[in-house]
Amino acid sequence: MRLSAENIEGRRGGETIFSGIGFTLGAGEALVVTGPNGAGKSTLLRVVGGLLPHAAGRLSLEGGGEEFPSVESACHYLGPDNAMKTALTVSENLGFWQSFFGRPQVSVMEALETVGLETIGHLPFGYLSTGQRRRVSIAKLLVSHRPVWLLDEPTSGLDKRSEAHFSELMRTHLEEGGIIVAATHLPLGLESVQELRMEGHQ
Ligand SMILES: Nc1ncnc2c1ncn2[C@@H]1O[C@H](COP(=O)(O)OP(=O)(O)OP(=O)(O)O)[C@@H](O)[C@H]1O
Repeated sequence: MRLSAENIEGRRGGETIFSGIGFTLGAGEALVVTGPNGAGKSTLLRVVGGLLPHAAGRLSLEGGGEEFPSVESACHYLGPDNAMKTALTVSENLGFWQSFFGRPQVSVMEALETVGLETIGHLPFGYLSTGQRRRVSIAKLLVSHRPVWLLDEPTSGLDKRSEAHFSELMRTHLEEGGIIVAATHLPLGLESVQELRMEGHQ
């Protein structure tokens, strides 16, 4: 599998935020996107995941087969806002996302066990602490199989132990042939990653 971006331009509110962005990632490879606030890191992730259009350039995925015919069909986006309903329980939220994404990988309970939250599946998501909310969002990555993980500040709010555990989950995803694109200000604990530095348009 190969994810390529060539000469991508991203716009917000009619303004060009970045242009000429390119990268190529094969199975098992990760890209860390860095840069100052407002440089366009989140925008780039959303463009790659098909959540925003790109104003110019080309995104492509080779080797996705019938299962993943397009870039966006292969992407699993973890945004900064968690995308969970606060009134639904943790398990209900994850169950929703599993049926939304399809291709179940592990059960909701197994995913919660993996992130160490198996005892709080019955609680409304809104009761959870910041770090617990983030861990539920990480569990969301595990309930359905999608090979490309797009991670926007994935470790924000995590304590050191959860951070180290998430590094392990990312390493496993890469070892299994997955691809990661992560926008972050914090080190992710991955050994060999490509780096894309975005400076933004001044
Ligand atoms: N809906 C919008 N309309 C207009 N401008 C927007 C919109 N959303 C974001 N922007 C602008 O686009 C630019 C890039 O934002 P983006 O969130 O991609 O940056 P970032 O690199 O992820 O920043 P941070 O490190 O603060 O998360 C910013 O200047 C922001 O104000």
